[in-house]
Amino acid sequence: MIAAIDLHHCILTTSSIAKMEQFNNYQGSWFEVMTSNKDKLTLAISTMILATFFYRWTFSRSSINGGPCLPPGPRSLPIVGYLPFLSRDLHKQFFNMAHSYGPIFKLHMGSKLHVVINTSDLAKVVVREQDEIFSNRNATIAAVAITYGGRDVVWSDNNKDWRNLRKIFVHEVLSHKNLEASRYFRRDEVRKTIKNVYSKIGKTVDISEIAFSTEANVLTSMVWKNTSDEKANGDQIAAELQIVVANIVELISKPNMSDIFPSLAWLDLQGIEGNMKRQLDRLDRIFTRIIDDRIRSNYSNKSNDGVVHEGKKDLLQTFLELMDQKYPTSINITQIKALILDIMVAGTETTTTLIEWAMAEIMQNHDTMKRIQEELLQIVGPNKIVEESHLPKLQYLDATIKEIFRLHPVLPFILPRSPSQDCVVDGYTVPKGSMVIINVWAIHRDPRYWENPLEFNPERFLTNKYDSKGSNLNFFPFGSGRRLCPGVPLAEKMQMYILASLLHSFDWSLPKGEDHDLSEKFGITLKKRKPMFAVPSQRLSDVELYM
Ligand code: HEM
Repeated sequence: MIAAIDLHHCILTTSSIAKMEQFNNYQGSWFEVMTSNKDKLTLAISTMILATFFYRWTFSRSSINGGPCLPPGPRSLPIVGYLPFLSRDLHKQFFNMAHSYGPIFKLHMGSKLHVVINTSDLAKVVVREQDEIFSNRNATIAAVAITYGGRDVVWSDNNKDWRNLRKIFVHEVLSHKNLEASRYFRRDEVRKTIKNVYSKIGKTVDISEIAFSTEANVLTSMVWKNTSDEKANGDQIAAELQIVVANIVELISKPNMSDIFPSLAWLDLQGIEGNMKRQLDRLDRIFTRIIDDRIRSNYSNKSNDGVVHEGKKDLLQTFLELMDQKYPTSINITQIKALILDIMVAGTETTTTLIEWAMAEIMQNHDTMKRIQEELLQIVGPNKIVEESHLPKLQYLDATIKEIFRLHPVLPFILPRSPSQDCVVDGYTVPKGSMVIINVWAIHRDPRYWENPLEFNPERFLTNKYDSKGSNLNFFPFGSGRRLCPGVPLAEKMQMYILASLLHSFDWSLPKGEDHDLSEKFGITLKKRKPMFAVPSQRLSDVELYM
């Protein structure tokens, strides 16, 4: 306790007392941790002070090895750095700080140096011109714990294994051929969703729950549709998987003292790493069971399993066949599990978040809702439900989704990048191993790139053709460069398919007494602060279309 008071005193006696008013959840969480783990704390403090002084000495010099100086940035406190002054909404705070410190600035969170990039021009330097150097991730401790030690695609650094897994992701998991072959899974699941919503006509529906289960069911079908115990246990497995995925997303979004003060990581003060390892145990049990079951049934009946129709394999079957190839194009069981994990986590949370924002914006903007529904009537017609073949013709809906991504990028800082060597951006040194944050939320609202940036206006995407692959760095909700999201083709299909179906088959209103609300909750994904609830009513006259 004494140590905790000392630490508090040290903070209060600085000239920054006034700024303490800005203390918030983020600060609250670290101070709570410090004061609620007294036993471990005394030991921790001495380790932390030594490590911090060493680290800060390294990075506080105006330049490294005589190169250009570090970017400008706010003054920070000993040990905790700028941590006490961080607000709950980091994306907005960094946007405002760019006005004081410029398009690139630095700050310390604990002992970790962070460099924040705020303009399209500098994002281009990082994700294009120096893409190779900036393609490490600097994974958090929670991310490493859940991904079998960073052996997946999302969190691995740029190395031979990552390049191989990424190739498999792009050419096998989400290849054009594979996506075409799996269109029936998507159709079945979206139809189930329509039926499910129809059963709730006039009642309040949780949009996030609907989007999550639709997406999760599509992904599980794509991965192991043909598991022999699928019928008996498939639903149970999918339900457990959904709980574990939700736990993982929650844990990965929590600020972790162990990341901020790596010298304390062994104490796992908040228990995040331990909890993540427990989630991994649960997941691993599910994956092991599915994989063993498939290997067994492949062995006993070679021609049957893994093949849905002739020539159509599920992903698990494809992965198992890749195991027989030679290194480096082969994969092992752990990598197969890590790939399945990536598909489930990266695919569900992101699409769910986007659909929630989309329903909130569209319901608030009546003209947009009207135009989308008119387009659907024209392209799909009043006597049919939406099919994937309609999607490329829904241009106004496509423009609306892009506008929603612009105002509410699902990953407001994309995912962190970290340089593999010291390098120079905009005349400043960005040291090897520092955490580079690209504030795509700020770039998407910058008046230099967008007219009336705060206005919701899908028309801007009808006249300006931006793609989702980050070709133009004024708009890159899926990242850009060699770490661009490889899920783009599936994400584009699913978000459009789910939204088009919800808006064509139903009219929507807010539950009685509810107001429109667009407030944000910052995290690794930028979610709606209040969950999106809405009440569906029947829109198509033929009841058969809902069965
Ligand atoms: C709304 C939907 C989605 C959004 C907004 C989104 C966004 C992103 C972003 C911003 C990144 C980091 C890119 C970078 O660092 O430049 C990323 C990476 C990734 N995404 Fe997505 N994503 C979505 C859906 C999906 C889906 C459906 C999948 C797969 C089923 C997926 C799989 C991945 C993977 C594996 C990576 C890591 C790529 C790498 O590091 O090499 N994502 N995503």
